[in-house]
Amino acid sequence: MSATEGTSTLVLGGVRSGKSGHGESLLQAHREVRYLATGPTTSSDAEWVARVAAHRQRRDERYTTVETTDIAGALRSDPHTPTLLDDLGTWLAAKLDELGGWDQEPVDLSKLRTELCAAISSFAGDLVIISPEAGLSLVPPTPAGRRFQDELGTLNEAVAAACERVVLVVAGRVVELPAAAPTVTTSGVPVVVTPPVQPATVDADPESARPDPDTAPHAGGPVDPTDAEVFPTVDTPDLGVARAARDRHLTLTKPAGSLGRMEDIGVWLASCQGVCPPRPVSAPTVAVFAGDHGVARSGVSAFPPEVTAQMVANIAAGGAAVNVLARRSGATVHVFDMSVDAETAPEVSRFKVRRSSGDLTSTDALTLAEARMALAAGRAIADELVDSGADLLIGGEMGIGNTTPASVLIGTLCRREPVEIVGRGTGIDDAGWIRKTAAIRDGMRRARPHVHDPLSLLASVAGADLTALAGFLAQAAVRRTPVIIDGMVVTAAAMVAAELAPGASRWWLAGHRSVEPAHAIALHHLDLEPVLDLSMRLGEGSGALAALPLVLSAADILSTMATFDEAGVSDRDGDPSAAPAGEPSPTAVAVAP
Ligand SMILES: Cc1cc2ncn([C@H]3O[C@H](COP(=O)(O)O)[C@@H](O)[C@H]3O)c2cc1C
Ligand SMILES: O=C(O)c1cccnc1
Repeated sequence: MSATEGTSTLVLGGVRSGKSGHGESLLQAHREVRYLATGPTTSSDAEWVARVAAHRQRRDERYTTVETTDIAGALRSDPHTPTLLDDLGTWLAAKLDELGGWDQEPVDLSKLRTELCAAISSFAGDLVIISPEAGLSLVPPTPAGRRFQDELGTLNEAVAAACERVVLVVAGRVVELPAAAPTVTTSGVPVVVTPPVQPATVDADPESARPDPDTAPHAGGPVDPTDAEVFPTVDTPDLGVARAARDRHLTLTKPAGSLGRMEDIGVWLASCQGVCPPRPVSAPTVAVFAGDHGVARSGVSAFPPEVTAQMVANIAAGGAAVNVLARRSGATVHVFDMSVDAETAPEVSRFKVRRSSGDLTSTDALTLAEARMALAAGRAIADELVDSGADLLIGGEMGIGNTTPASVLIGTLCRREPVEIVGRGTGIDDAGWIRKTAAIRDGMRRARPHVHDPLSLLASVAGADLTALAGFLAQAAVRRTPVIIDGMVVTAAAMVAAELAPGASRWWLAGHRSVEPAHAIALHHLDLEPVLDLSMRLGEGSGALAALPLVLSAADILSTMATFDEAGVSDRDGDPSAAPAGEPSPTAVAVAP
């Protein structure tokens, strides 16, 4: 695992699988790429020379070719320039040539492997290593062939352990290979296993109940960070209950559809709970995800980055807008420092991934390992809150500069231009607007290659706070728990959550539409209709909390309002026992009518 901000990827594949093309696509966003050519370029084999020429032709002028078999030395001498190493098979063949390793006497390549893996681990930039997956073919009929296949298998396993990502390319299709659990590989190279997120209490509020970490039940058990991006199938809210709730609305003492969207919200809540009439919401709970962003140092916000830590303390002390609005509806607020660029109180930093995410304009916001940790943390937080009784969740955020990564995510996933999505955030002036638009453009250029890979997308541009939010929102749906979505920052994370866990958006209600232009675009993309439009632009969860009283009321209407029958009120046709005819409101919330 790389200790710095670049990503190391091992791309495995058979002959003509598309592995080199895929490897090149991973480095597409870089202006300059070093190509470590490990195979002979001059040969008496004309077909081989033609192959090498074809590979070179495909690589454009961004590539500088370095021909070497000392790849560990090359990686050490320049550990920053994005590098493509193509491929390990030819390197291994060259080494076996050099050491006489084709002969009967086996040679020990373990030192070479260890040296190579150490160079990979300390490489700071993006690194893509191509290697043949020879183990899927027949056992070769010659001793030399068998030796090569065995050595290559051992080498691939060792290099895979040193890389953050491993993919297998088959027929041009890319399969992400999850990290292995063992601590030592057969090659003797230790695998770094990310420590699992410790189950612990989530509460910033000392008054509320703390679950026992040993006994708290988790659906499917604690989330393993090594495959945090893998979600089980998300169920659909109960459509039978949705139908029953619509029918019940028709029996209540009001003209059909007269409570408008509030009727739909009640239907949605009942279908999420799986019961009609719905239970009153008894423990609405807000989780505010906080983090700093390297890009905030480039003047994209009206406020300085130190405000993030100060506001985290303010939220923990109960003094922010989110706390005031939550108290009005009886909601509990928890704040989590995922990546604040300061030391924060231990009770808020339990899930912290790092101090500040990287500057998305020039580097990955997170390594893939960090992105997995943040996703796992968001999922663990959702699990813990649900297990301790939360029956409605709200995701909020706090982080100076975070409308910039959120805009990058929305622009990339909705394929919009930066000028269409850029907003004023905390209130930047025109010069700030120009800087922010340029930052979004640069971020989108870096994000574009990852548009079909949610985990890489989060790592490249989102940061730990938005990544944890994505995990939280997706896991809430896995846990069949309704969520009110907040403003454009939370909705940006929700878009990625919907990619990770298809169907999750049926468990979400959009609380409001923020004035940020990207928000309407993201809500449209998710097919969510906001409940309120109050020209708000705060974040923290405030827009969702503004809508919460309506959700609580919608549940009460369905559960406590008298029917025509009970109240002895005549229906439209003057019959006190028959339900009035009428169409429910056409503005469905999240459950298909
Ligand atoms: C005092 C204060 C409280 C906030 N609460 C939420 N935000 C909101 O504004 C920030 C995003 O806007 P930008 O990208 O322009 O920095 C985030 O912290 C967001 O939560 C706040 C911002 C400030 C200054
Ligand atoms: O809509 C939002 O989420 C938002 C808008 C401005 C600042 N922070 C958040």
